[in-house]
Amino acid sequence: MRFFKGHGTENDFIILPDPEGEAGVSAALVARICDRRAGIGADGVLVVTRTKESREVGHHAAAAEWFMDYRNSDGGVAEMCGNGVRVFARYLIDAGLEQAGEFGVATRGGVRTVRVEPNGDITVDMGKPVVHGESVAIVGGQEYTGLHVDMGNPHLACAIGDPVVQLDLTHQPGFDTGVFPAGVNIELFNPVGTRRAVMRVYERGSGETRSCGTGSVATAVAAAALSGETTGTWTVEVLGGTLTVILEEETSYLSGPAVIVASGELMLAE
Ligand SMILES: N[C@@H](CCC[C@H](N)C(=O)O)C(=O)O
Repeated sequence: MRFFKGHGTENDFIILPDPEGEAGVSAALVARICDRRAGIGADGVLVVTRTKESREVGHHAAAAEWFMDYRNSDGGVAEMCGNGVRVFARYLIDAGLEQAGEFGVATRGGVRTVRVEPNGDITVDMGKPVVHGESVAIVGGQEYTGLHVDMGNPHLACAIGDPVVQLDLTHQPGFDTGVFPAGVNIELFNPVGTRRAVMRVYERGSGETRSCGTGSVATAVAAAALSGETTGTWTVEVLGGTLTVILEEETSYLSGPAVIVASGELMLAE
């Protein structure tokens, strides 16, 4: 099976073209591919399937030709991936499957519209973040209160006060399983300057990653709330680079670089 590798601010993905949805990529295979020592190594896998061939999202076929079938590195599925959908768009354009410009991509969280900016960055309309209230994360024995933000997938974005560089994110942070029965992506951030935040993230199903697009929007929402704002343009600094988040009344946008860096033949089998 052919594969491609790409990343968006160092949130890295293996792309597996399976246009007719015949390959049946299992959770076990995804976990082996993402293994950074015994596999290729990645935060997740993006299976590229025609939307009309998907039982899960086939009803979106009129709005989006292609389905981003996103998997975390542990093999589990997720509803949405903000960096993933930007890298997915880059792949579709490079492969000649979509024209640079604006087009829809189907995800489990709905159809997301992507567009290529004049500087080559890719922007995705992330939809309206849904804020559910506060909850608590525990990192290194320390409790941090944050905002529960639904971006299609669940987030808990906590302003922490301590420098983010000091955090030990080698283990799963604690969280309230009553509030997040399906797990949660946990962002730890500090506002720095005007509409700017520095953030680290522990992703559900992937552990600490160097960037998270949905998490960056959740962070912007939580950081804005601290200053009583709901709209505005935010810069989110992650370990792997910088993302721009625009919060509007009815939707949000995520922008940043997305590149394909390699391709090859997968030797791992089911
Ligand atoms: N890195 C992604 C989010 C991927 C999914 C997440 N781990 C989940 O399980 O919800 C992003 O850029 O948004």
